Amino acid sequence: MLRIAIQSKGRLHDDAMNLLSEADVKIRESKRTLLVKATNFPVEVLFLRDDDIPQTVANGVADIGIVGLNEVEETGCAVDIVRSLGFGACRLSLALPKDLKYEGLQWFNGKKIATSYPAVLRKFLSKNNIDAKIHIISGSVEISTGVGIADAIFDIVSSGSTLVNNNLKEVETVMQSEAVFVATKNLDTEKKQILDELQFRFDAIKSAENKKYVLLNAPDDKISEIISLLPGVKSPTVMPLAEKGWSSVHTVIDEVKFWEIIGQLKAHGAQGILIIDIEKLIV
Ligand SMILES: Nc1ncnc2c1ncn2[C@@H]1O[C@H](COP(=O)(O)OP(=O)(O)OP(=O)(O)O)[C@@H](O)[C@H]1O
Ligand SMILES: O=P(O)(O)OC[C@H]1O[C@H](OP(=O)(O)OP(=O)(O)O)[C@H](O)[C@@H]1O
Ligand SMILES: [Mg+2]
Repeated sequence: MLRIAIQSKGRLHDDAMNLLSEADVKIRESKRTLLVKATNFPVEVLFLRDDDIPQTVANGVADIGIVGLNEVEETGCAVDIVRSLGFGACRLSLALPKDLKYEGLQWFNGKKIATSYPAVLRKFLSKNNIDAKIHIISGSVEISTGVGIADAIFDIVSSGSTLVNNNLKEVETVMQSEAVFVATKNLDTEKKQILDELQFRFDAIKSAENKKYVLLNAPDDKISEIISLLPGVKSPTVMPLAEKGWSSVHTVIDEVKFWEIIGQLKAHGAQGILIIDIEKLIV
């Protein structure tokens, strides 16, 4: 049984649960149960606050975890980063009241900065020889300058709208982050096999992203032109239709590529074009 730590609620919860569900790992969530076994796969999910995930994986209470890279950096826990998961993209940035003049990092000397990520900030300041005071606050960081708690803030930025709404401007980006899969060091062979199986499924989901299954009918004398426009996983499938002189062509194609060539396909006589989502693709 492989134990996976996932954020109990918050920004990464839904995407993490969706990832497991797309990999056909069935978890019956219930608000009050914090450890849930999958019904069809040797995995159990431990629901935690995101701050606690790196440590729980590092000490082996959970075997793997889904957490923001920013939390891994902040906690400094010794875990293996297995892969990026393609969601929870954000950055950790310094910001200050928008009307203040800013001419570079020296501005922060002697200033007070509010943050929930003191370790990442401390490391950045010391690397740049800036002597600033850090005020630790666990949430609503962006309000700090407005209410006189601090001169500047260091927090997560994604769209930037929280900064704008609080009259702040981003002046330095310190790190980029996204959700990652972390694993305890020296996972035993049996658990490693379960993790490999999960990764195989994630790869199949990833390979299918932005790909479409295309079916179309075309006159036989235009088939070679049409298949020259269409790549396939290996090569397109061509099958005769009941109506003589016509064939059906099936292939897998990048969604973007499809929109580029649709005009040419039609110009070559393609008809009845069907585009179908692909759930998983094993190449
Ligand atoms: N606006 C955002 N856009 C994208 N990703 C984000 C955003 N805000 C946070 N994240 C990512 O999601 C993680 C969890 O964010 P969230 O705001 O849910 O944390 P939290 O309030 O500390 O939650 P918890 O209650 O679990 O401690 C962050 O550490 C970061 O990696
Ligand atoms: O740049 P934006 O797109 O506005 O996102 C940034 C905000 O998102 C996060 O907070 P969240 O909304 O998760 O709430 P929280 O502070 O309660 O965790 C983060 O702490 C910022 O405040
Ligand atoms: Mg947290």
